[in-house]
Amino acid sequence: MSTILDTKVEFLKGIGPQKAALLNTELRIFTFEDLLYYYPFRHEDRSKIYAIKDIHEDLPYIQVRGRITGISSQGVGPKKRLIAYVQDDTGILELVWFQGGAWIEKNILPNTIYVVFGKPNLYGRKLNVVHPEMEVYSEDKTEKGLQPVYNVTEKLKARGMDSKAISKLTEKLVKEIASKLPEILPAAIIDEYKLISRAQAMEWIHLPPNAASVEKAKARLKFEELFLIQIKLLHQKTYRKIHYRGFVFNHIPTLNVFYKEHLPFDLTDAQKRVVKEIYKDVCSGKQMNRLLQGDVGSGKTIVGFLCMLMAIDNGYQACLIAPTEILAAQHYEGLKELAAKVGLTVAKLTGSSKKKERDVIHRDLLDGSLNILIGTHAILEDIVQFKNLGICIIDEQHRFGVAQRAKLWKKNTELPPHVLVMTATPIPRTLAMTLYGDLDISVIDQMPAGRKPISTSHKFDKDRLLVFGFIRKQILEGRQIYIVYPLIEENEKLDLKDLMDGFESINRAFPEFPVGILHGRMKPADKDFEMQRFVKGETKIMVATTVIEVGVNVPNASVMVIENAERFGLSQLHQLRGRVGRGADQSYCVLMTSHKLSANTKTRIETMVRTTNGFEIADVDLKLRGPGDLAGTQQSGVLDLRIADLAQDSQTLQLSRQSAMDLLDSDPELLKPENRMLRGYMESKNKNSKEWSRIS
Ligand SMILES: Nc1ncnc2c1ncn2[C@@H]1O[C@H](COP(=O)(O)OP(=O)(O)OP(=O)(O)O)[C@@H](O)[C@H]1O
Repeated sequence: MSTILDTKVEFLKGIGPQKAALLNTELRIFTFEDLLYYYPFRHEDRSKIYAIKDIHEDLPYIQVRGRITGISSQGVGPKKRLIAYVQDDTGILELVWFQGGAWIEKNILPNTIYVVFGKPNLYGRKLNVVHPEMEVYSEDKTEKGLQPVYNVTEKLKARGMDSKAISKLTEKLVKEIASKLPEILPAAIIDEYKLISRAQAMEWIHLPPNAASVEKAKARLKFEELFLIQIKLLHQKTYRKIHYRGFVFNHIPTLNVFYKEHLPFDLTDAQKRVVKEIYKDVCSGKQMNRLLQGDVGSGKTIVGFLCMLMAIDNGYQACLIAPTEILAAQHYEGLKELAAKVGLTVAKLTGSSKKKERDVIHRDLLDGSLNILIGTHAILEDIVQFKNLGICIIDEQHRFGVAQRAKLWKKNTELPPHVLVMTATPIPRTLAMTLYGDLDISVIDQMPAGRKPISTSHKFDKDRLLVFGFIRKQILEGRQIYIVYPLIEENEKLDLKDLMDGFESINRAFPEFPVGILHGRMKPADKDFEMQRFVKGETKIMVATTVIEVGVNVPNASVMVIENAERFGLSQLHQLRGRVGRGADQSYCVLMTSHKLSANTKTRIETMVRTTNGFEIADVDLKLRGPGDLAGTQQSGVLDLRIADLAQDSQTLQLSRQSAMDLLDSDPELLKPENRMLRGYMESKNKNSKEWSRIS
């Protein structure tokens, strides 16, 4: 059933097809609903007039009333700019236009009183306002109150569709339809959380009478946004649980033998707990979709192996998909050894596997003689068919999209395999809830016994000799060293040169030790070769880029030097640091930076020095960068939030999740009369998904 909200935006008075096309392409606004949900990103208080003497650069925006005392054009060519001066009783303020100056010059009236609005900047030692909004002052005009400010693109601005124009459109729309907006949240929830109605919130976010109303509107709309996401994810999860059966692996003789006789160490309590959680899942008759989160080095691999045994013990095969060839190779080496102890077969399949090897793998997979396949995304190719894939373990969810997951499900005709996603990226709780609300989550929150926390220090480039001395001492004590350089795609060439220069200078500084090098541009076979030399201890120092970021496991490596540490994000620094401290020796991480550090960089470096707790680090990262930048979240789509902010609104997220859970507990299909509107809304938003379409 379509409603007034589905009306195409061009039918709003004042828009028409051309503007509508622009709104479509620039802001993805197609319907009345899209426009209504296109919220202002802030509100400006336009009732306040500042005295020019009180203005300083830290104010986000100012409004002054004064006379234009002079206009002049300065500079030539691209540096040409127009300067005007506005004066009130307390001082003079400079106004600047870089482009469009000619138009202003013609239209601005000297000696006239204007109301000027904009952001103050400090230029040299003088304050100015660049490209201010100008309006001739008139006494009969009432002062404006709070003004919504909308994000618009340069293209829209160039066509006259600036924030003000959008504001006029939303005002019209709100006046026309807000009162007709049906409520979608159940009344009990509105009461419990003291929310205002949807109609009221829409009116106040776009046309706020005062600051308090903006806050109320935001509270309601944030809650609604997060609540609807949670309802969707949780409903999906229950739907899957009810409708997707899974293999039952309740027979575990090999696992028991391995556990009693071959386990190389005692599992930590956290590992044991997680194995039990997974075992419960695979005995339940439902398909498992579980996320296994564990900080770097917490021992996820062995847990993954035990899960593979559960499948194999029941006559099924297992596979593990790693994000890179190096990691696939490493998992292969490690797991091959473990599997051999209980007589199981393991093969490795990556993009660089030879045709002959592939043919053998394809054959052995199909006839069931191969128990475990380890590899990269090459495993997903259609040609790779299993006899009966029971479980798939995915290392590092972040490089693994929804489409790939779907491919995996198609590997079986009978039932989908159980899926265990392992990630070392510490995802803050709030984010995990939003991103993975449809997965069950297990956490290994304990490090193996005997690990010493990595000691981290910050050094400036001038301390390099000192750092070199320390490296030498560590190597002489039998340890190995990583030296990591940033390699960021945009200026890959320059970075590569940095890395090569670094490699040379390390070779010069340490002529007595063999040094290896590893970077993403090398051929997989060369990478593998270099990595193996380091694993075997033949090279003492590994100069590398972030290709070693995830998963590389060389317990004898005890020092990690990170060059240009200011260029890495916090989570990335944490991942890198996790490459050391994997054995019983004391390990060290040295963050090298130049002298000048921004406030943000300082916080990152200080956080790294202060703590090794991945979750604490992830929280700081979330606050510093916002969720959009956290590894992998870009592709997820879940984070296309319009108004809520996961870094700031974690409490609202928790409340909304709890109330979504309670609601679905009491009415899983939202069929009670009081939840009908919500059900209707979910159906209309998920027209193509089976889960909401069974009941009309
Ligand atoms: N319970 C344990 N006791 C002692 N050592 C352990 C234990 N569990 C794992 N280890 C060892 O700790 C090291 C790290 O384990 P693993 O490689 O599984 O970590 P991880 O969680 O996969 O970390 P990353 O995400 O960084 O790869 C390995 O050398 C592994 O053998």
